[in-house]
Amino acid sequence: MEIKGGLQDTIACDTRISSIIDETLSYAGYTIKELVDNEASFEEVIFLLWHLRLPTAAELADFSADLRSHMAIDAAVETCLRIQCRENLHPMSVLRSTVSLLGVFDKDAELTDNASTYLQNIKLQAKMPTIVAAFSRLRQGLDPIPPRHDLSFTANFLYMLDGHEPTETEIKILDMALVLHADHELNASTFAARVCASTLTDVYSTITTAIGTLKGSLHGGANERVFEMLVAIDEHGNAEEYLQAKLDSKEKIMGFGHRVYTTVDPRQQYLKAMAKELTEGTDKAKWYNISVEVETFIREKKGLIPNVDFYSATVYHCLGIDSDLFTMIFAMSRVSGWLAHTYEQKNNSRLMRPRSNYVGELGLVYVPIEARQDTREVI
Ligand SMILES: CC(=O)SCCNC(=O)CCNC(=O)[C@H](O)C(C)(C)COP(=O)(O)OP(=O)(O)OC[C@H]1O[C@@H](n2cnc3c(N)ncnc32)[C@H](O)[C@@H]1OP(=O)(O)O
Ligand SMILES: O=C([O-])CC(=O)C(=O)O
Repeated sequence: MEIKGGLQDTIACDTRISSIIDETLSYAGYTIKELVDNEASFEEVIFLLWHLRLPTAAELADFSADLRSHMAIDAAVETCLRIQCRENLHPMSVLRSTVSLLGVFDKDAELTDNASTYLQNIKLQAKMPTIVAAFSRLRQGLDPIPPRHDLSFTANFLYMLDGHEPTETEIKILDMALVLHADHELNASTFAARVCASTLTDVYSTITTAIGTLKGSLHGGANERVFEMLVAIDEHGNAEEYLQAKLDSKEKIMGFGHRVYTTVDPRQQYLKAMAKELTEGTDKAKWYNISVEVETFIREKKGLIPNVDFYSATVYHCLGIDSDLFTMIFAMSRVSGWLAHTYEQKNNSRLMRPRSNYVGELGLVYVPIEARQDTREVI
C-alpha cells in the first residue's frame, strides 16, 4: 500500500462546513469572493459556519448580542493571564493554556446537550479577543480594558487592545481578515480538533488541541515569522540576497507554499490588496514593497505562491498588533471553524483511529536488566 507523507490527498471525513474545489474556497456553499465582495461581517460568517445558512437580520442581532454578552473574562482568568506574562512563553502557549482554563472555570463544561454546547461555543468564541487583548496589555504593565456592549466583535477587539475607538476602515479591514481566516476545510488544526472531537471529549479539549496545532511554524505560526523575515530584510532591494541565502541553506520561506493550492491561495489576493491600501503613502509602505519583492523572487525562483499567512502579517502590523500576537488573531477567527467542525464531528461521530505502518524491528528477545550492555556514549 502506497502511503503519501503527511496524509496528502487523503479524504478523512465528509463535511458541509467548507470546501476547496479548483482552488475556490467556499463556506457552506458561499465562495469567499461572494462573502467578501458583499461585505459579509465576521459575526455573520460565524453564524453561517455554525448553522450552515446565513442569518436573518433578527437572528444576526440576537447572535451578536449573545456574543457580546459573553466577551468579558473572569477575574480568575485575568489572574492566570498575569501569571503567564513572562519572557520565553509564547503567546500561543498562553492562549492554549488560558482556553483550557476556561473549561476549568466553566461549571457546565462537561455538559453535552445542545443548549449547553451552544453556550460553550458562544463563550469560547466571544472570549478569545478579550484574552488576546488582555494579555497584550498585561504584559505591557497595563490594566485590561473590559469589552463594550455597543461594539461589534471586531471593533471590541481593537478597542480592548489600546482603548481607542477604532476607525471604520480598521474595523472593516480586520473584519474581512477574520472572515478570510474563519475556516479552511481539513487543515492541520481542524483535523486535530476533529480527531479530538471524535472521542466525544469536551469542546474545551478540542479547541485547546487545535490551538496547540495552529501554533506550529508550518501552519498558523508562519504569519509571525513572515514579519520577522520582513524586518530582517529591512529595505526594498535587500530581499534577493537574504532569500537566496535561506534557499541555499534549505530553509523554508515562511508564508509560501501550500498543501492544497498550487496556483493561487484565494484569500491572499484580498490580504495583499488590504496590505497595499493600509500602507500606501504611509511610513509603513516599505513592508508592502518588501513583500512584493519577496513574492516576485520566490515565485520566479521556486514557483511557490504566497499563502494566507504572507500578506496578513503586514495587515496585522498596520493595525498596531505586535508580531508575536499574529497567530492569536488567526486563532480568534479560526475558532469559529474549529467549533463548527467539532459540532459536526460529534454529531456523526465514528472514532478516528487510522493505522500505522510499523517500520521497526520485530521478534526481539528480552534481555534481563543486569545482562544489558551500557551503550551510552561517554561525552
Ligand atoms: C495557514 C497555513 O497553514 S498556510 C501554510 C503556512 N506555512 C508556511 O508558510 C510555512 C512554509 N511552507 C511550507 O513549509 C510548506 O509549503 C507547507 C507546509 C505549507 C506545505 O507543505 P507540503 O505540501 O508538505 O510541501 P513540502 O514541505 O513537502 O514541500 C514540497 C517541496 O517544496 C519546497 N517548499 C515548500 N514550501 C516551501 C517554502 N515555503 N520555502 C521553500 N521551499 C518550500 C520543499 O522544500 C519541497 O522541496 P523538495 O521537494 O525539493 O524537498
Ligand atoms: O489548509 C491548510 O493546510 C492551511 C491553511 O491554509 C489554513 O489552515 O488556512
